[in-house]
Amino acid sequence: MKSSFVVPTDLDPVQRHPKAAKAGERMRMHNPMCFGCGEESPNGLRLEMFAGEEFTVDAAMRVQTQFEGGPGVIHGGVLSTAFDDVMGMVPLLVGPSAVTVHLEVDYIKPIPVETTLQFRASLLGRQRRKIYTEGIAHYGDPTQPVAVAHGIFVTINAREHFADHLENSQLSDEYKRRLSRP
Ligand SMILES: CCCCCCCC/C=C\CCCCCCCC(=O)SCCNC(=O)CCNC(=O)[C@H](O)C(C)(C)COP(=O)(O)OP(=O)(O)OC[C@H]1O[C@@H](n2cnc3c(N)ncnc32)[C@H](O)[C@@H]1OP(=O)(O)O
Repeated sequence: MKSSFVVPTDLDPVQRHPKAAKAGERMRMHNPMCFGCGEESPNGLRLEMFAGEEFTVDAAMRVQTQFEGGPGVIHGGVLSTAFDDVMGMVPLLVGPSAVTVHLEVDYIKPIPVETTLQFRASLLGRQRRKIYTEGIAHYGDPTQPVAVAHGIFVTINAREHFADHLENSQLSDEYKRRLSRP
């Protein structure tokens, strides 16, 4: 399927989920082995996510030297991974887990390694299972972004969606234990 990013005009109303993290609170990891935000991922990006006001998520990422793409600057694919993960937390403010179906990134300025990049992801709207998000990367002033991303996430039943793949997880035993609970 080839799609482009167009936020529909006939959006559904959204409310913050009663169990969602409050503004300023750290958001729970969806998976400790996640390459983007997992604390147990051995070579991951180690993004730290915080819920913001309304439907926003803030995150910070140290641009490690191993993230280099062009000489001295971040690899574009690493940056898109970070956007994917930060924007992927926005659905959790609204309700169920969701996975990426569409992601696009505009790269505005080169981003040197050994800097700390800030991210802010925002909800643009929801229509049925589709959640439209925007992400910006900046050095502290969100009005001066160095990259901007747009993503569509589709809500899933996480148990069903991942059922056939849990065996491959580095935490497969833990997930099998969880699945065996009623
Ligand atoms: C004890 C076990 C529990 C485990 C607990 C774990 C908790 C973890 C929780 C959460 C994890 C979050 C992880 C975040 C990490 C960062 C995010 C990623 O990197 S995710 C990885 C990359 N993404 C994928 O692998 C998706 C692959 N795609 C799919 O699997 C399917 O496409 C799926 C399930 C998303 C949708 O398939 P359908 O058959 O259910 O539904 P259909 O009807 O095709 O789509 C639903 C709606 O979405 C639109 N849609 C689908 N694809 C689209 C696209 N590319 N662009 C625009 N719209 C699209 C469709 O047009 C439809 O819209 P209309 O409701 O009819 O209006």
